Amino acid sequence: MEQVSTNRSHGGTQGVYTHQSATTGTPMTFSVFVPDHEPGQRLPVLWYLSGLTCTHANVTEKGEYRAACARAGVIFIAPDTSPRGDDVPDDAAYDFGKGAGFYVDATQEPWSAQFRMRSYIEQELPALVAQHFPVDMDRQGITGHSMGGHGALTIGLRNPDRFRSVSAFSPIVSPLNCPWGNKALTGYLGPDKAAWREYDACALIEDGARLPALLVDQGEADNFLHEQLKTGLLVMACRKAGIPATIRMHPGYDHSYYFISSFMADHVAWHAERLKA
Ligand SMILES: N[C@@H](CCC(=O)N[C@@H](CS)C(=O)NCC(=O)O)C(=O)O
Repeated sequence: MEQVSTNRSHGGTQGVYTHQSATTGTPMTFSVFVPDHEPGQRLPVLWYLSGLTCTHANVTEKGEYRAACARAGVIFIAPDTSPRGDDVPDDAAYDFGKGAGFYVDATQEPWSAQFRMRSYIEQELPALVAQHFPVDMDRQGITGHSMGGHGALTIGLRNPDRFRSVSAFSPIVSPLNCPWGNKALTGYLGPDKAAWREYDACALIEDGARLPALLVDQGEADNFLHEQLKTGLLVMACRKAGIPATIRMHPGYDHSYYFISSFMADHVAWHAERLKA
C-alpha cells in the first residue's frame, strides 16, 4: 500500500492511499479519515460507497464528514466505484463500466476479470485496512449514496454479522426495477434475473434478509427519484418484513453533495451510536 497524501483536518488525519488489488488486477485508490486517538486504541469504522461517476474524491472533498467523525471517534473509509486503468474495459455511457461497478462480481465478458467490486469491498479492502489502520473490525457500519446506497444496503443485508449499522443516502433500492439497474446487471451478470436478486435490496429483504435498523435520507427534488431510485419500494419491503426503517423524505433537496453533506453528520452520529463498544 502506498500513501498518496495526508492532510491534518478537524483534529484527525485525512489520507489517500493506493494499492495493487489482487481482486480487480488493477491499482485501486481509497481514502481514510482517522480521528486522533489514544495510542493502541482501535476505532469503529464507517464505510462510504459512492455513486455513479465517482471516485473516492467526491465524498472526501464534498461530503463534510470529518467534523462529525472526529467528534464521534469514527474512522471513515471511501473506496473507488470501479477498477481503473487503460486496460480496463469501459462503456461510453456514464452509468456502465468505469465509475459504475455497481458493487457486483461480474460474470460476463469482458467485465468479469476486473469488475469484482463485491469481493473487493467485502474481502480484500477490509483485510488491507485491518493491517494498516487502527480499526476495530468488530464495529463496522456501512453507508453510501445512490449506486453506493445500493451497495451499502445489499452488502449490509448480505453480511449482518459484519455490519452493525446500515444507512444510505438516495439509494437505488431495486436494480431489478429501474433502468440503471437493468442496464448494469444485464451487462455484468447476464439476462437471468434470478442471479440479480443478491444485488437487489428489496429482493434480498423479500428473500428473508433482515437488518436491526435502517436510516435512509432522500431528497424530494432528486431528478432520479421516480425513475431510478424508487424509495417507495424500500418503504414497502421494510414494512412487510418488519424492519424498523427510518426513511426520511426531504422537500427541496436534490441528488447532489449539497444534499448528502446536509445529512452526513446525522448518519455519522447514528452509526456511532450503534458502534459504541
Ligand atoms: N449524468 C449525471 C449523473 C451522475 C450523478 O449524478 N452521479 C452522482 C452519483 S449517482 C454523483 O455523486 N456525482 C458526482 C458528484 O456530484 O460529485 C452526471 O454524470 O453528472
